[in-house]
Order: sequence, then structure tokens, then C-alpha cells
Amino acid sequence: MRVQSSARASTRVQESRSAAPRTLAMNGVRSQNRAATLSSKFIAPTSLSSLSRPAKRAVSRQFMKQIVAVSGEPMNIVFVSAEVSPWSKTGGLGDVVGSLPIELAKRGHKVMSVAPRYDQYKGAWDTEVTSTVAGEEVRYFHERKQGVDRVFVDSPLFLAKVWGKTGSKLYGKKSGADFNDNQKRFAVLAAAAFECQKDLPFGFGEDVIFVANDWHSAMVPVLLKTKYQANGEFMNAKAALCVHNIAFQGRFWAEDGMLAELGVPEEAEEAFQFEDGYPIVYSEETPAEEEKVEVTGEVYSKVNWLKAGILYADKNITVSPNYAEEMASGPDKGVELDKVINSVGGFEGIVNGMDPTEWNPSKDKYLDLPYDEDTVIEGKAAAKAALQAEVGLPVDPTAPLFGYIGRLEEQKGVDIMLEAIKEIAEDAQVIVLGTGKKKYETAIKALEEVSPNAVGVAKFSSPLAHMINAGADFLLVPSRFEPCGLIQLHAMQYGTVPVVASTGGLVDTVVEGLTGFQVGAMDPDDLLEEDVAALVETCKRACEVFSTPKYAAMVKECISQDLSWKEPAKKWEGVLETMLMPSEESSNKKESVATPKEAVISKA
Ligand SMILES: Nc1ncnc2c1ncn2[C@@H]1O[C@H](COP(=O)(O)OP(=O)(O)O[C@H]2O[C@H](CO)[C@@H](O)[C@H](O)[C@H]2O)[C@@H](O)[C@H]1O
Repeated sequence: MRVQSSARASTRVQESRSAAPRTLAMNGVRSQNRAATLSSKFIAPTSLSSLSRPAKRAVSRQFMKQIVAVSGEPMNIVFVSAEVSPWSKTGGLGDVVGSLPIELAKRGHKVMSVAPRYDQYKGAWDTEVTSTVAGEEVRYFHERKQGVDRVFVDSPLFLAKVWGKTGSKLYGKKSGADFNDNQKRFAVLAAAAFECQKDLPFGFGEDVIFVANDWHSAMVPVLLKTKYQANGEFMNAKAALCVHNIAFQGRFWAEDGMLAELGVPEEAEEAFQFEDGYPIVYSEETPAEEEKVEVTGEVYSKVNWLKAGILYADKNITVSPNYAEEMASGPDKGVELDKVINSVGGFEGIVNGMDPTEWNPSKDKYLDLPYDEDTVIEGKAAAKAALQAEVGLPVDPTAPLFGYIGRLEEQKGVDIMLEAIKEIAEDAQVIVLGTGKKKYETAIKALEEVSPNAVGVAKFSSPLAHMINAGADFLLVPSRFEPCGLIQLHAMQYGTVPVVASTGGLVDTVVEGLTGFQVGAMDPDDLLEEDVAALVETCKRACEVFSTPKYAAMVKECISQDLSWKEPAKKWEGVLETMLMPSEESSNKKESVATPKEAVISKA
């Protein structure tokens, strides 16, 4: 039986992840000069007032594009994130914050990431600089790598809890359950991102663009507008918020005085308020293994970090254009933030790139026979034999081999896949690699009982992920929703053909019959027989193609694409540059920032 959308959506949200010399003065001057220089280079359309509103927007956008195309001035960009690969990673968020900054640095920008220090990272030196934020003293560690300043915020809030970089444990001891002090932990991270710009000798000063990522750093735009700028600091700074997954919103019980304790000014509190139909917050006491709570239609007062971040951000970005549209389409796909999203004019969607230094079959340290576009057929054959031997499947080049890599959660369609495997494994081999909900970990470990052609590995293993991307013939991505998805990009880079659900970024990145197979959209909530059948049918279609020349053509098509950050980083650069420009849209935005709540009410 279906439950009301508000409650339905919130079951998904509660799953963790859940939840020296400074250049300050110079930077301030530079920002003003920059605007002056740019406006003198171009003559803005003078007859804007006579145009209709959409036409005005189009002209204004065109004008912005021209400016960006020739401006080329370096920006100071600070990514703030709960994870940053390779130092910390539970999934795609870590990958993006690990690799996008490198590409932006290559394009001439000063780029920094600020993330927690969960472990004693070998290459990161102790700056011995400290700041006091949200009542906690933090200390900064630093490593400069591939042109990016990596700052790690050291505090017992992070280090004492996690001890290890791989972690499904960055957000809580169990998958889907937050540490009780996660609000404190991430309030500290956000405030440290500001203070380190001032306190570190190599800090970027106040003239920066912050890029906050997901709910964990959604406090950054809030603090910028209501704390720092209200005090006359960071006056030229801007804050973008990038949402990698709208299902993780940081919903917590509303407690008297809690936000104030975290350093949130009173005027911002309203933006956090959220009425939730779901009567639970998953925590250390109530881990989210099963949906064990009945929904009655009653609503509960909570705070919602992501909502506040969206309302205060100068620009909201997500990781594919299709997902940007989906999020705004209704409460189901917007996970009840659709009205908020529409109230700020929607999100900009930029498809993710992938890191070619980590995902490159010609330099992959986990492959005995590295390969490239010209040697992909031989290379994949060798990788397939190695993978089959590694996981104990029959070494058979003629058996189509399907792989899966990812979190074991409903988002990823794991329940649909587990049902489908019963039939897929009649004619093909399947290997599933993942961690997540215990019931799914147990199920994948028992796959060998389902069929001798299927095997599941319930751990987080980079070597095996590389071997699957290279050795599988097809990669399964049956997600119910997928903001962008990196695994299909990795797979294609290795000449592995993805079989994907038609949702989010999977629609933007996989072309039916050319670079992959589209299954159609899965039901967002329930496990439906027709979805299982659609997945089985598409895999059968893929198996039929496997023994034909078309498969080799698809492999070549996949591997020959440039899936790196090169193009997406240019788009990011363009979007960030427009944030620095005075524009009609940004002045509208300021009004909504001043009164976030009204913006939602009036436009929703
Ligand atoms: N058991 C395991 N062992 C080894 N490696 C494993 C693993 N489980 C997962 N991984 C790795 O984690 C990453 C997963 O990235 P995805 O983008 O596919 O999904 P995720 O949902 O985490 O990211 C969210 O953020 C990203 C980034 O924006 C969006 O692309 C995506 O749609 C959104 O859901 C891949 O690098 C994958 O190889």
C-alpha cells in the first residue's frame, strides 16, 4: 500500500549521509575592478525595458555568456564538503569534490576544499593554526595536491569518531543513522570554512566563492548572509549550493535553542523550519534499518538544513539538467522541497565529469593488461577472465557478465535488481559489489544460493570496483532516482556498456542503442513486478546484442567519449562567474534571500 507522498519522501530523506600575508584588501578591490573592467568591455543592451520578461532574461543570459567567454579572470573558489576523495569517500560526493576542484585549478583558478579530518592523513601537515567555531576549537591541516589546497578541519568531533577514510561511518555508526551530534559536527565544518580563510596564512581572504555540497555544508550560505555579511565581513563573497542528492536533507527534531547554540543567527531560524510527515529522526538510538514507523498524516516540527541552504544560496546547482527538472516537478522527486526549489527559480544542472587519473583503463594499477580505445576488446577479455576468477564465477568468455557497484539502498533499485537477478542469472553472470542496508548486504551475500552464476560482495573495495568496471560486459544501474551517477561514466570509460533506469542524469549521459540500454523509469517507492520485468527484458536485449558486432561498436562508442571534467568544469566556471556579476536575476535573488520564508510562501 502506498503512503502519502510527504511521508513516503521522508523515509528516503532520513537515511544518513543523512541526513601571513593576507590578500583581503586586494581581493576586495579586485572584485570591484573586475566588475568595472567587464562592464567597460561590453555594451549592455540598452532597450531592455521595452522587452518582455522572458526576452529580457534571454538577452541578459546572452550578455552574461559573452562576459564569461572573455573575462578569464581567476576566481577564489572554496569547496566545502563532508567528504573529499581520496581522503574520505562514501560515494559520488567524495569523487566530485576530489576531482572537480583539480580541473578548475587547471583552468587557472585558486581552488581550495575544506573537509573534516577523519583520519591522520599522511600528506597533510599540521598548520598549528586554530580557530574557535560554534564553541569548539578546531585546528587546520593542509595538503596541496594537483594545484588544489586541501584543508582538513581537525576536531575530536571528526577524528575521534571515524578513524579511517573508507567509511560508511562518516555520518553514523550504521548505514542510514546519524551520529547524535551531526548538526554540531557540520555547523563546525561550515564556520571553519570561513574562519580558515582569515586565519590561515594561505587562506583566500574574504573575496571568495563558496561551493557548499549537500546538507552537511548547507549552513555555509546561511552563515554568509546572516552572520558574516550582516557583520560587514565577506561582503564580496558568494555562496553556491550544489545538491548531489535531494533525498539527504539533514532533517532533525526542532529543539529550542539548538540552532542558536550552533551559531545560527535568529533571523535565519525560520528558513530551517520544516513540517515533516514522518515521525522519526534516525539516530544512534534509532538506526534506519527498516521503515518501522507508521505514518498517520500528522506533521512534526523539524529543522531542515538543506531547505535553509537553498533559500540563502546565491546559486543552486545540481549534477544534471534532467535531475534539475525532476527535482522541481513535484514532492515525489523533489522530496518535498519542490516548492522551495521553485521559489528560488530552480536549479542549474551540470552533468558531472569523472576523474580520469583514477578511472583510466590504460593506467589502471588493478589491471594486469591495461588497455585503451584501440585495444579495448582484448583488454576487456583479459579483465573479464581475471574478474571471474577473482570472485569465483566460471571463467567463460561467452557468458555475458553484468556488474553492479554502489550503495545498497532503495534509491539504487537494489530490491528490483535482486528480484531480476533470479532470471538474469539463468543466461548470464552477475556480480554485485556494495555496502548499505543490512538486509541487502545479507541478500547479496546469499546470491550464490540463488544461482551459481551470481555472486555478491558486501564490502567497500576500490580494487574490485576497478576490476568490475573493466571486466564486466554490462553495468547495471537500475536506480529509482539518480541525480547524475558516476558509475555509468566510469563503466563507459572502460568500454563497459551500462544498462540504466531512465531517470535523472542517466538520461543525460546514456544514449539508448549507442552507449547503453535504457530500462524505463522505476516506480519511486514500491517494488513492482513490471519494473522487475522491464529490467529482465532489457538485460535479455543486451545479451542478444552481446554476441553481435553491434556490441563491439557500442563498446568503442563508450570508451571513445571524453567523460572527464574538462567540459563540465567550463560550465561550472561559467556559472560561478555569473554569480560575481551584477544582474537582474541576482538582484531578484537578493530580495528572496532577505526574506526566505516569504519567498517560499508567495511563489510556492
Ligand atoms: N562498495 C563499493 N566499493 C567501491 N566503490 C564503491 C562502492 N560503492 C560505491 N562505490 C563508489 O562510489 C561512487 C558512487 O558514485 P555515484 O555517483 O554513482 O553514486 P552516489 O549515490 O554515491 O552519489 C551521489 O552524488 C553523485 C555525485 O554528484 C551523483 O553522481 C549521484 O547521482 C548521487 O546519488 C563510485 O565512485 C563508486 O565506484
